[in-house]
Amino acid sequence: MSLLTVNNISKSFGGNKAVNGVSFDLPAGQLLALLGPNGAGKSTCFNILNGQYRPETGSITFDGHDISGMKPRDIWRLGVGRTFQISATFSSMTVLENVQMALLSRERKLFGLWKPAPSYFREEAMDLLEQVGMAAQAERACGVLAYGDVKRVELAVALSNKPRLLLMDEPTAGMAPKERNALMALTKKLVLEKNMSVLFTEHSMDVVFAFADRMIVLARGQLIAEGDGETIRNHPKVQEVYFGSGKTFEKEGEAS
Ligand SMILES: Nc1ncnc2c1ncn2[C@@H]1O[C@H](COP(=O)(O)OP(=O)(O)OP(=O)(O)O)[C@@H](O)[C@H]1O
Repeated sequence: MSLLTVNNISKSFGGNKAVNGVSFDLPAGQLLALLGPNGAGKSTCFNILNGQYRPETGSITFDGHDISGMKPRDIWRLGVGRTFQISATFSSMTVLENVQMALLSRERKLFGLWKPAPSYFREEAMDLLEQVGMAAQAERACGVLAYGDVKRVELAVALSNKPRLLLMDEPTAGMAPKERNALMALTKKLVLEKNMSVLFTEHSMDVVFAFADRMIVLARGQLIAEGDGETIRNHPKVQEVYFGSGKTFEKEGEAS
């Protein structure tokens, strides 16, 4: 059974149909890539899924709950996490404190602490940092970390809410190819270990073809293709949309 079922969702801005009748499923334990050229409707889709926008048509079912039009915080509480393109960590706090803050927020304990914040959820935070390979850097300030390591901390922060579904907005933007692959390999490992699902947008086709189980492609708000790498690569509508955009669907080394 699908963890997420998106059925015919739409959202317009003025007369512009940013998302227009989009439907797809995401089973547990899968990484699904959401692709499409600039302005295709990917961010709008994400913003509908996490409750920032209410869909004008259709419905979204997550883990048996109809979440269409629910508030972002309530959707997050049901187990939909999100990572952002721009770093969402506090740079003056340590790696460990960032994760502890996230755990405190989950438990709604940010106010009225009766003992100093650093003593809360230390073990659980260290466990999360272990899972993302950042335990050794727990006491360093986030502001001094390498970019790829900040992304790992963000992943630990997102995992603190025990998400069943993680929405990742261009997780590897700004990363060198080696760092990208390491982050996505880690994400894939966590998806399998935790039986989570990930929906991610990504501009690097190498990352998509290497790590996504399945892909969906949007163009001008509509879903034009879905399937595995081979299907997407050879899909005439996808080729048409990407033709001349400077982005290609060849495997690395195949581009002429
Ligand atoms: N808040 C907004 N107000 C008005 N128009 C918007 C708004 N957000 C998005 N749009 C429009 O909706 C369409 C889809 O935009 P969206 O940001 O969802 O695309 P995208 O696929 O995420 O693009 P990119 O890859 O460039 O981030 C575009 O035409 C965009 O200009």
